[in-house]
Amino acid sequence: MTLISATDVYRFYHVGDDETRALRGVSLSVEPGELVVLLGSSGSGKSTLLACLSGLDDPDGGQVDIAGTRLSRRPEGQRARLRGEHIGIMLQSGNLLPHLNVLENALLTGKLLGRPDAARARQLLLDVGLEHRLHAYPSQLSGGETARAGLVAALTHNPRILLADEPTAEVDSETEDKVASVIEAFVKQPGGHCALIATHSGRFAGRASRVLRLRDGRWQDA
Ligand SMILES: Nc1ncnc2c1ncn2[C@@H]1O[C@H](COP(=O)(O)OP(=O)(O)OP(=O)(O)O)[C@@H](O)[C@H]1O
Repeated sequence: MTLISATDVYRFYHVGDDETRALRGVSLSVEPGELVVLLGSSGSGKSTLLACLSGLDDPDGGQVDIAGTRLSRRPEGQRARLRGEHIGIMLQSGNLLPHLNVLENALLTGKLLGRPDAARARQLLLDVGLEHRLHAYPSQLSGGETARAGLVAALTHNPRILLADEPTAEVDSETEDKVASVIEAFVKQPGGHCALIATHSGRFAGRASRVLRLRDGRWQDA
């Protein structure tokens, strides 16, 4: 089953008299086992696309389907339920609750879904190089640590779909390779999983099954 399907997605922002056409007819589909990397210069629409695919935002036109169910044009509560069921999302900020430590943040979504998995949380934190930061609070983390803790928080409940916005923005190449390996292992496990990762990193793109490039809200080669 196609896990992510977007058909002709449009998203316009209006501020005063100004209109920004952030997405202008974007279609894509992502299949189980794929690690798809989304490249594009700053402002090309990557974060807007991830927001529309996760249901955090609703497109102005077009349709988004997740694991065979339409996500777009539904009330926010229904979108949140579908997101909880199928998607792990890591945004550029705001992934961690400030009063919970790294391990507690990693376990939170699983707890809310009634299936916390402390062993998996610890293993993922070890795999991304955060084993020494389990009990640190978000305010005590560096930028790169915050991003990796946010990524683990998106992955611990083992969703079918991972959407992540620059998970390796502030890390060295050795750590970036660890993060890419965790995401590769996630998509390859049985049961049908996929990942769509926005990044500026050519090194990360080298690990992808497929690379897509956005420019001014459209696919670059469209
Ligand atoms: N809430 C908003 N209100 C108005 N304009 C917005 C809003 N969010 C994004 N935009 C604009 O939409 C366009 C696409 O932004 P987006 O954040 O999706 O780009 P991006 O490719 O993720 O950039 P970056 O790599 O810097 O994160 C930009 O021109 C941006 O200024």
